[in-house]
Amino acid sequence: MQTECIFCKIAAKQIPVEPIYEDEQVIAFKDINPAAPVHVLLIPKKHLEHLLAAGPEDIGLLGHLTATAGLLANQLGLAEDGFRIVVNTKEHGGQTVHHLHYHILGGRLMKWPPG
Ligand SMILES: CCNS(=O)(=O)OC[C@H]1O[C@@H](n2cnc3c(N)ncnc32)[C@H](O)[C@@H]1O
Repeated sequence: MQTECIFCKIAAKQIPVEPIYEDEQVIAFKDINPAAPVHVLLIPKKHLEHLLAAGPEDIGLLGHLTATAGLLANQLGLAEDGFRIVVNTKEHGGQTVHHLHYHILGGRLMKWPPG
């Protein structure tokens, strides 16, 4: 755990969030500043600064994150119309919270290319 990491604090229940899903490895919660009618964040409880910080030992975790994101999108009612999964990485990727997280966005038509 990184003591100054806001998402580590959420995973450690030091900051309250509306839990959407939780298991031993990951936790999902509503984004505080939603960019779509449905905007949920899915994070590993393990602190990984971003996707590139994941090592060979994290392949199972990354697979679990991806599979769980799909299951959550389905549970959130996004399967029929579709949804977007976003992993912003470092400055050019617009990452502002430096703890790996998957954005699950839906409930409206997503534009392309993203901004
Ligand atoms: C610009 C994208 N930057 S980001 O890809 O790094 O996404 C960070 C996301 O975390 C969200 N966020 C920050 N703090 C909290 C919090 N305490 N609870 C829930 N969501 C949070 C922001 O609204 C943002 O969408």
